Amino acid sequence: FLPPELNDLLMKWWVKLIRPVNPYCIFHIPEVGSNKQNDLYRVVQLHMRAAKLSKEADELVLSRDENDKEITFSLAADEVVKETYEGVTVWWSHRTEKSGKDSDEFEKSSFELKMRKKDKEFVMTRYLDFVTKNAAEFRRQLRELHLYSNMDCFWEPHNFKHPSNFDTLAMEPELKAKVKADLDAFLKGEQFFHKVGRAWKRGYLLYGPPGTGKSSMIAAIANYMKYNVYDLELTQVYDNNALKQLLVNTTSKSIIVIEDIDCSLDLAGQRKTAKEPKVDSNDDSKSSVTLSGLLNFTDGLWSCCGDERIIIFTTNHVEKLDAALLRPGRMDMHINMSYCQFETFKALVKNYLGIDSHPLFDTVKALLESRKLITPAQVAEHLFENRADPDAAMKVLIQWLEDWKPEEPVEETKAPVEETTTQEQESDSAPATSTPATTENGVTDNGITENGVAENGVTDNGDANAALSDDLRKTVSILEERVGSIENTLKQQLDSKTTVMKPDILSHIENGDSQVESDSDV
Ligand SMILES: Nc1ncnc2c1ncn2[C@@H]1O[C@H](COP(=O)(O)OP(=O)(O)OP(=O)(O)O)[C@@H](O)[C@H]1O
Repeated sequence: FLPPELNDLLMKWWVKLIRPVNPYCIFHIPEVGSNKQNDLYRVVQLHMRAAKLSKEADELVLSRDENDKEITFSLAADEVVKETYEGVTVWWSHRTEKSGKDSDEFEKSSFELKMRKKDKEFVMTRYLDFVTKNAAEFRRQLRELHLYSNMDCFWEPHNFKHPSNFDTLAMEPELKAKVKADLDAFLKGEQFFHKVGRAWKRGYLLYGPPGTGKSSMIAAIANYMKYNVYDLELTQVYDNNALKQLLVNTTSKSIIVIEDIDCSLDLAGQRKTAKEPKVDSNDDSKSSVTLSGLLNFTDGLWSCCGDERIIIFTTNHVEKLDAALLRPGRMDMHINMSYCQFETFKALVKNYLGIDSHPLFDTVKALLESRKLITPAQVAEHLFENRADPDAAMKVLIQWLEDWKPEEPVEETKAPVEETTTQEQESDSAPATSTPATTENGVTDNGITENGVAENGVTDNGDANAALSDDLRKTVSILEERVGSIENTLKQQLDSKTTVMKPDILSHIENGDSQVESDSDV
């Protein structure tokens, strides 16, 4: 029955009166503070969504953005929900009140955080820190990703909605866990990187034959980290200056990818200077980017103009890369995306057919062990075609594995492949520089071997791009058949030695150790 002004006044007096005996205190978090948007208000909104706190309330406000898949549940005015963190309980409510007069009237929103007075210190530090981190992680999850392609010195954005993730990626479980742990440590590593004076970036080299999941891995990393992807087509970059410009135009929290690095640049020989002419006269790219330009790009002064960045190189021919590109600090982790082994097969079957076991698993295992050069892409294709019937899928796959024969690399260069499935073409077609080239030991490089790779994962094959004469090519083809089994043995050795190399600095982060190992040979 009292006029509102009088009512407010009495309330204020009442609050003052009982303050000394009131065991609670309240923090106000207005949407707008000092004429500016209050970021903490947004943080609380995100935290409430992440912790699904609003759903506890009896009265909710439901909304959905045009592009959103999910409905957002928010607290209706004056609803109260409680949260307990590390044994301390707090109460959240949302208030709205009208302000201004007549036509200038607007609504002021704020959150109220109520706690016991004895918990005030804890809430001001630990609890609000938890709220902030929780909101930041949720904001990261909500991030819409973009894939950028380079046009001259600029990047053209595209929506990035690749479905690959670490659940769909089939690879050895141990290796997958190592990659994920490395990414987690990187994500948490800001303070450590800065403390030891290193740019907050990480380099990965993905190597392996076509169709083993290198591109899928990049998409999985992007989706896991919620980073945008800059897909750098080096052959379209005019020179080192343009490369620098592109680098400056990238943002933090991103992945810079150079796919098939061995095809993008002549990296087989010595480092070149910008003034040197291009070596490969058949190369129709307009690029005069040099190896030293690329090295500066990856870890020169300019590489530090953004933070929280991952650089990924992929190659089908790790042996062609200059050792300078591979050293820790540039490429910290070398990930071998290898042919389809049984564990990889099991992951594919789980994804495509939804089964964990099958009476024919042992047969497939034995066949994969004897075939060795089957790619996950080939297996995936067979499973995909018969995905509606797991029994049929297993039988078709086994039949195909039994009939499978290694391709003749020389025939491939004589005539285009016909009547092969997409995956076969994908896995068997040689990269752009696929003219058979000699490695140090003279073995033809057909894109499926890792022979000639020294223990450090690098081969010094200075003349690798020289074309072979026809005679030599024939000889090599005969030799190649004979060295098949040696290749496999070497490959297995290589797998065991170079699968994951030197997660060095990140292990220190996890251990909280400030000591950084000096770069050692890869
Ligand atoms: N490890 C894998 N896990 C899941 N799917 C895979 C894997 N490897 C290949 N695939 C399937 O095969 C297709 C081709 O794989 P992807 O493009 O990732 O291979 P790649 O190694 O990048 O090949 P390339 O060297 O030719 O670019 C993918 O679309 C995916 O469906």
